[in-house]
Amino acid sequence: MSENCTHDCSNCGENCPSREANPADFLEKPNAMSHIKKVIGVVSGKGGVGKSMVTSMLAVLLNRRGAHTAVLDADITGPSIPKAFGIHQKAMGSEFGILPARTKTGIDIMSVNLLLDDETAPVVWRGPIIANTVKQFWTDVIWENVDYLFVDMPPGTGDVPLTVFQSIPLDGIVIVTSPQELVSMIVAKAVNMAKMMNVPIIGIVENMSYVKCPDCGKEIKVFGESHVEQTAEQFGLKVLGKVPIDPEIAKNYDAGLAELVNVDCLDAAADAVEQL
Ligand SMILES: Nc1ncnc2c1ncn2[C@@H]1O[C@H](COP(=O)(O)OP(=O)(O)OP(=O)(O)O)[C@@H](O)[C@H]1O
Repeated sequence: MSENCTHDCSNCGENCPSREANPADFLEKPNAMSHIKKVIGVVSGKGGVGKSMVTSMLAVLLNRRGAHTAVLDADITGPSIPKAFGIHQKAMGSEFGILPARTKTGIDIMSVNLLLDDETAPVVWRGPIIANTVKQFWTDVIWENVDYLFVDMPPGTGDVPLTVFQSIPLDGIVIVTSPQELVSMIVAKAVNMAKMMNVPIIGIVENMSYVKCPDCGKEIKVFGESHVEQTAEQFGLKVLGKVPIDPEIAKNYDAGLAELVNVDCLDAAADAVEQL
């Protein structure tokens, strides 16, 4: 226990016995009108590795397979999910709770950008306020008949992601890395956090693994050889997929057309989520 313990674990990253005893104590109840079958967190050790892209594509892939999917954008300071789906309208509310926005193919979305007057305004809030906003996306939003709710977690393994881990009952997490990351260390942090919270790890997705030469089809390892297999083995995890750097992904995703992106390379990751 920290010398400065305030007995409020929701704002503390220390791994002390009182936290380990009851990780479930901090779980929040969803809105009374929500029905969610599985909740999957998507985490990364640092920003910019494509966590939001992988989150969106898993929701798209399972939606294409006939499931009702949803995305809770818990990346409050870097909310990119609405833009990926071309959503610019504001969230609506009723006396029973907040209604998520729905994409063209029927994926439900909640993000801080659906609440801000100006979606380009920076979110310069302190950690506890950010964490409370994420909690409200769980407690106040009506997630109606959702088969898979994907939570685009805040990047890193600090205070805010920890609170999200504690408040939302995740059925499993997918870890997203890129080859240039210090994969082993980053994965170790995510694995330890998941263990602390008793959340199963579904596996690892490596994004930006290689570029395919458009002329000869050769795979060029821009960031050097991948070490994701060794890292996965070290922690007893599965590699769920390797996503290439693909200008088509960037073009469609950044233009709000995530639902048109072709990512067969994530099929095994979608299978693993279905088998949860
Ligand atoms: N495999 C890929 N090929 C091409 N572009 C990609 C790929 N993956 C991600 N990108 C692009 O990289 C940018 C960052 O992706 P994304 O927003 O998913 O990262 P992130 O890890 O969620 O970042 P942050 O943590 O800052 O929110 C986006 O513009 C996206 O289109």
